[in-house]
Amino acid sequence: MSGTDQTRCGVVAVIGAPNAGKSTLVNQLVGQKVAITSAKAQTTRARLLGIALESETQMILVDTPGIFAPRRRLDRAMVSAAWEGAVAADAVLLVVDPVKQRRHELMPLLDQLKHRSERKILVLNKVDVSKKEPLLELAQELGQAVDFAEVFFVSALTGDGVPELKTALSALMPEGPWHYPEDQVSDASERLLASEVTREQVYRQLHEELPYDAAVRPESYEQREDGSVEIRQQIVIARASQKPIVLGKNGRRIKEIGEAARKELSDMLGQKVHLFLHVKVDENWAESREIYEEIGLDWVR
Ligand SMILES: Nc1nc2c(ncn2[C@@H]2O[C@H](COP(=O)(O)OP(=O)(O)OP(=O)(O)O)[C@@H](O)[C@H]2O)c(=O)[nH]1
Repeated sequence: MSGTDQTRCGVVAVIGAPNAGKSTLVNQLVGQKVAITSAKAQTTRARLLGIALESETQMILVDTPGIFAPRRRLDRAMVSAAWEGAVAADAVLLVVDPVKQRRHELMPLLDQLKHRSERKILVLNKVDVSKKEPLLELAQELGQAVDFAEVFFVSALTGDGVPELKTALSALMPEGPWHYPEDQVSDASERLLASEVTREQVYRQLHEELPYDAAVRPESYEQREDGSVEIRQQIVIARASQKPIVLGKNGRRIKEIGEAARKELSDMLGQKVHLFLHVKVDENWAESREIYEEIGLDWVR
């Protein structure tokens, strides 16, 4: 099925402070891993779409980067991408971590939400690790600031409460034909997804030593005749002094990063993966338009 008169289709913008659990929630709604999750804040650099289906309804989920005070060009691009996602939405989901609320980042979002015309839904996430009473108080407080159409208490991690949220969301979508074929869960190219997987490993394995100045660029992505795929990527760092960190002793670190990413990619793609990683030093990468476009961001001034 791909769109008749009874179908519905709409865009859902997912916003929230960094680490609120947006990517995890998108994955739950879609039912498989499409966006990258990480324990470290602000890692969702590229804007990935997840597509969730609920009977006759297709929901295009815009998984936005964490929003924070923009200083550098890269940060401004992320903020712009985040809000761009919310421009044409049929619903906006505000995801809040009730324990680590990050109020300095949450409050500006609430202020902006007040002036938006979309239906707004408040999602208090991580109920598996929060107490009930403060949750209700928080829902009430946030509800006084913004006119939320509904409030949901969920755990994106365990999936608790997510089916109810999904049903409510689908009812908010306008009637119309589906934008994507039924079997398509993400329109992010596999190349880009593959780079995201590696980038997640870079952060996961080096988060203590390496600041945010690293990107993973897709170099090539080729299907081999034997049914496997050959992927080449560049890990771009800003300073030569970071190179030994990424490589590790005798190249051990980059080998581990590559091995973990390769395994995950192989699971995701359902085929054997040959992954080749190179480290490149580019002091100005955060100012490079080419790299921006490759990692799925718009160039902003
Ligand atoms: N206990 C618990 N942890 C969760 C839940 N949802 C997400 N997390 C964890 O919270 C952390 C952040 O989750 P993400 O989904 O990456 O958060 P995000 O909002 O996309 O983060 P940014 O990319 O920084 O904007 C990860 O370690 C998740 O495993 C939940 O319902 N319960």
